[in-house]
Amino acid sequence: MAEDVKRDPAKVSSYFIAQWPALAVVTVSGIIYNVGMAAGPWFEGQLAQCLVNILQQKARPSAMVKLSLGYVLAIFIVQFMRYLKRLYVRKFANQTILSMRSSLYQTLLTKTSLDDIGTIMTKAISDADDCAEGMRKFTTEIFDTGVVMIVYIVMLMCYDWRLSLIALLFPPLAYVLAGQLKKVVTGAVAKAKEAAGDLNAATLDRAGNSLTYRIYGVERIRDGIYEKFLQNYEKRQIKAGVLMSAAEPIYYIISSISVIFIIWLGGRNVCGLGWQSWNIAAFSTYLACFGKLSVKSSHAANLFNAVQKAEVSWKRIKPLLTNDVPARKQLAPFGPVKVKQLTFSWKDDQPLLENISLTAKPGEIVGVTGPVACGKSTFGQAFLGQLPYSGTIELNGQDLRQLQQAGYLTTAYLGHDPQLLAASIKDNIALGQEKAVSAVLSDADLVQDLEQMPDKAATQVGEGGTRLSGGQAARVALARALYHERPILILDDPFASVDQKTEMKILQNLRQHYHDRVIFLISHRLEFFASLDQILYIDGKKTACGKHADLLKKSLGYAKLYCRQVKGGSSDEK
Ligand SMILES: Nc1ncnc2c1ncn2[C@@H]1O[C@H](COP(=O)(O)OP(=O)(O)OP(=O)(O)O)[C@@H](O)[C@H]1O
Repeated sequence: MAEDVKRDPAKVSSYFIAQWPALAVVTVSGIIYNVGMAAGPWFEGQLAQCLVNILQQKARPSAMVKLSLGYVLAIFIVQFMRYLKRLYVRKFANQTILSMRSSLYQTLLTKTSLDDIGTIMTKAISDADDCAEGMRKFTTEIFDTGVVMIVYIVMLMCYDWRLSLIALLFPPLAYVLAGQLKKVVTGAVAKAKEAAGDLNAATLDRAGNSLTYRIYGVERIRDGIYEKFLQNYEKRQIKAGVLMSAAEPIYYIISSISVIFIIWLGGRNVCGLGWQSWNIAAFSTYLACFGKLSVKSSHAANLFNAVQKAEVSWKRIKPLLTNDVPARKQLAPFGPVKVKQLTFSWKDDQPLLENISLTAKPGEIVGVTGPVACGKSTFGQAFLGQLPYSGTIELNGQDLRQLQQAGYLTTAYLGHDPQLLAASIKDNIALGQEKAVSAVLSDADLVQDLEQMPDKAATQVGEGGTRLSGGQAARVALARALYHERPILILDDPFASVDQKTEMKILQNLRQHYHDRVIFLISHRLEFFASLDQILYIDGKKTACGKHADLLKKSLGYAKLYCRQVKGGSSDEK
């Protein structure tokens, strides 16, 4: 299971070590099966000889019956071992897929920005499946090809070592060819994988944004783009498929050239003119054994292809396979937040956030505002540990990013998108935790709304919250942010879809019930900003921070914004 691969999920060997009991069964059944495979040609030779003896009246038909029963029994044991081996190899592959997926899931959830998580996850899951498939084929072929080939070679050598040396020249030639084809196949597989990833992303886009495309009547244009991805995918898959499937027959033909020598030199052995003296049984056994060896050597190409394909996938997912996802820890007690010289830019040229500094104690509500696209949301995201900002943010005197990397839960966040799950209102808030949700339902002013719903807090919200109004969805997301106790609470435009009365009620609730948290309230609406503890006005170099009254005096930008909205006045009304 996922826990089994605690060693290092970025090492292929860790998956084999974690699954050693299953691999032990594979080894034992694999050896019995493959050694037993030599019994088939042996029995076939003996049966042919027995038939000759019966026809020459040197043996009785009962000898044939005994031999046949022995043959059936040997085949039964061999096939049962084959079944055991396959079952446990499949178990090994399934557990490996589970472990890889679990590791990927953890990494993607904790280290990737939510914007691209769907696309990365889709590609990574298909890569994990290919890796596990490669490992399964490798494990299968080690026995089905490696061990059985050794058994057959030893057997051939025992019958006629000189003839065997000539006959065995050709399978290695097939391997040399495999080496030559290696680069071509790898390149084709890599391109096919790339095309598959692009097509997956395009499919997600087509499905996720279908409503938008329909509304704006651009389905045809989007279909055209999608068709191009599809054609590219088909072309690349066919090319990779042709190269991969051409490999096996080529190896088979080359390694079968030896049959000419076996018929010629083996025939001389039967006639008493060769290096060994053979009877019909020896000739039949030798030929059957070599035929099986040729088939096996062609499977070496299968092994090679599976490993090549898995290698491409492995290189892509290796950086995402890690165990260093820290255990989640609560911080206690909650302390002040100190922002020092916070500077950040999405592009390299002009910083969006410039030298922002402020200190806020638990229980304070800091209003964050500024002109359109000044960086208010970006400022909020800085507290999530995803932005490479310069300067520092301290919580309780410790660096916020370091605390987050150590696994401390520091920030609750309500962004523009409520990100509701297709679950009940209660589950959307508690996310599986036990504590009652009644207090936060009341604080987010949802009680009256719930009374109108037949199932109250157990009401299902639908995919992405589609069964709720915009205001209800925002308040359920607000309740979730309040429910999970974190020292920092970022509320990005939480009142965009509620009326002023509701906004005031919620603000009062925040004031009364959340004394232990520092709340950053990002908003365009400034009606209640005068009642907040301090204001951060973001506007590039004109960024300013302070108490509302002081800021009205020292920041012309804030004064203009505030007066225009609240007093309906002009910029001169400072
Ligand atoms: N992920 C991103 N990558 C690149 N640029 C971004 C990204 N997110 C935001 N921006 C840019 O940063 C600027 C500020 O965006 P942000 O959303 O922080 O502003 P805002 O003040 O919250 O906007 P609004 O007034 O619309 O609420 C914008 O010009 C935006 O295009």
